[in-house]
Amino acid sequence: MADVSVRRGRNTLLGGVQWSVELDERWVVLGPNGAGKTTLLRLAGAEMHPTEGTVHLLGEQLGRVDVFELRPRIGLCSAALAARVPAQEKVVDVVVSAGYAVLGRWREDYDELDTGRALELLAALGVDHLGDRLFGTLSEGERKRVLIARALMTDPEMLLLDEPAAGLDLGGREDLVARLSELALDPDAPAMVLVTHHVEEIPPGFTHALLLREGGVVAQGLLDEVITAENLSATFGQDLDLQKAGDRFFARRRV
Ligand SMILES: Nc1ncnc2c1ncn2[C@@H]1O[C@H](COP(=O)(O)OP(=O)(O)OP(=O)(O)O)[C@@H](O)[C@H]1O
Repeated sequence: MADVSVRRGRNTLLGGVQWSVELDERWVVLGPNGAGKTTLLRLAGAEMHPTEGTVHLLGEQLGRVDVFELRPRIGLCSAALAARVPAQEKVVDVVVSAGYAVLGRWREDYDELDTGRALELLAALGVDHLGDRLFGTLSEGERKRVLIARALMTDPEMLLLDEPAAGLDLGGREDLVARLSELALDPDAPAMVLVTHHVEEIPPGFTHALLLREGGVVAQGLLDEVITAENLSATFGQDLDLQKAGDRFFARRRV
């Protein structure tokens, strides 16, 4: 992204963003509510265009490429997408149908190869036993994992995860963080961008961070250089204390 701004009326959702993600990098985007994280991810997912500046995705420039050709190369997992999955959809079909860029199993013929791959991905995320269940009957944590499997189904070159741990209990969060860590450490995995509000949710193996506040970048670069008490305090507008235990981060208000 070069000099990227997104404006709606008088609101600047993002301003003057310079950012690049290489294919072997795993980025976490951190910031408070309303900072512009989802807007940034929607640009990265070819779901919207910038008001100013240019966005290049996987070698193509937004505005000069057919986004319908670009989107299958990008795996996206977000609450907005989760809300569009029909509750009556069978879990394995939620994953398989990603290959056809459709939601809901209509009349497409999926071959056995696709079903096999979907089950493999569900297994990698620990939810293959749910393949025959209806999506609407799953818990929040199970849904998140199914949607990550779905996002991986097309073998994307870039994986975008918008708050994948939101709404999960402690065990569910820890389990998801461990699975995302495995994915992050896999050299064959796609480039990854994960949006979160919490440093505790940064999976080991993530390499870079971008901190956003009120549509502007506070800091970006190598994870350990960016995730500091000083940068977090500036991002969240509070005096925060940061601790690192092993390869995990923990933050709280300084007392
Ligand atoms: N169409 C719009 N018109 C005006 N303002 C908008 C529009 N869409 C989003 N915004 C505002 O832009 C800001 C950034 O929104 P965005 O969803 O990107 O934030 P976020 O960092 O993902 O927030 P959260 O953590 O709460 O999900 C918010 O203040 C939001 O209210």
